[in-house]
Amino acid sequence: MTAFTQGHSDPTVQPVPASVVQQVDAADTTLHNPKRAVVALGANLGNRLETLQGAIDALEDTPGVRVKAVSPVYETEPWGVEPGSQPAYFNAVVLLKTTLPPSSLLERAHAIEEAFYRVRDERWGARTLDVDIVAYADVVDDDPQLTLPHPRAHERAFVLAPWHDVEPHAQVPGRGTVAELLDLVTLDGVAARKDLELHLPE
Ligand SMILES: Nc1ncnc2c1ncn2[C@@H]1O[C@H](COP(=O)(O)OP(=O)(O)OP(=O)(O)O)[C@@H](O)[C@H]1O
Ligand SMILES: Nc1nc2c(c(=O)[nH]1)N=C(CO)CN2
Repeated sequence: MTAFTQGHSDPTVQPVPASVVQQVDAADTTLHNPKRAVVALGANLGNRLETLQGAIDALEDTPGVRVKAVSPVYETEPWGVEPGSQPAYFNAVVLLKTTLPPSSLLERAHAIEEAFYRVRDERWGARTLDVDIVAYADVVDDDPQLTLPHPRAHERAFVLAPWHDVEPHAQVPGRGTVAELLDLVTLDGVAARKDLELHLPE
């Protein structure tokens, strides 16, 4: 046996804090057990369709992320702002499988927004691209940095309608089924663009 493997007598070996062991274990579990995540995409500046497809391809290019389904495209009146004050949005929802933890998925979402020249000035301002994490597995968390499920998804027809198309029996954790929630919101100003299509990355 060498001096190194004598273990306990080696003064350079420090005990690993329990919190670090927990984090490593959690990361290891996620790595072997991909989670499902639901991501909403929106764009109301620039070439909206190209940008949404670019975002889908960028999600797929992310290590630890696989795009499993892409919804139809909806053209939607801007929600939460003065009518007529912004161009109409294109919205879509994608279903992912991911080994990334929620915080890393959000970082990646922000990086993709930036790659498409998203400018953050006013709340609910017009944007080239918005990438929101609508749900991550069954996680319910009120952290303002990353609230899960997304705090306004359950009242947004522009999220619920495309989500329902790709996952008709989905649940919004803590809120009910997407189908029930969709019945409670108006579909005025939310139109499927059947002439347009987003596709799964090749
Ligand atoms: N589920 C979530 N998905 C994305 N961002 C979230 C989420 N929960 C909290 N946030 C936080 O919200 C902040 C603002 O996000 P963003 O600029 O995309 O808001 P918005 O799209 O203008 O409005 P909304 O949040 O109503 O969709 C982000 O920096 C992020 O930290
Ligand atoms: N129709 C529509 N309205 C919005 C959207 C959006 O994606 N579509 N996103 C917003 C901020 O996330 C605010 N308002």
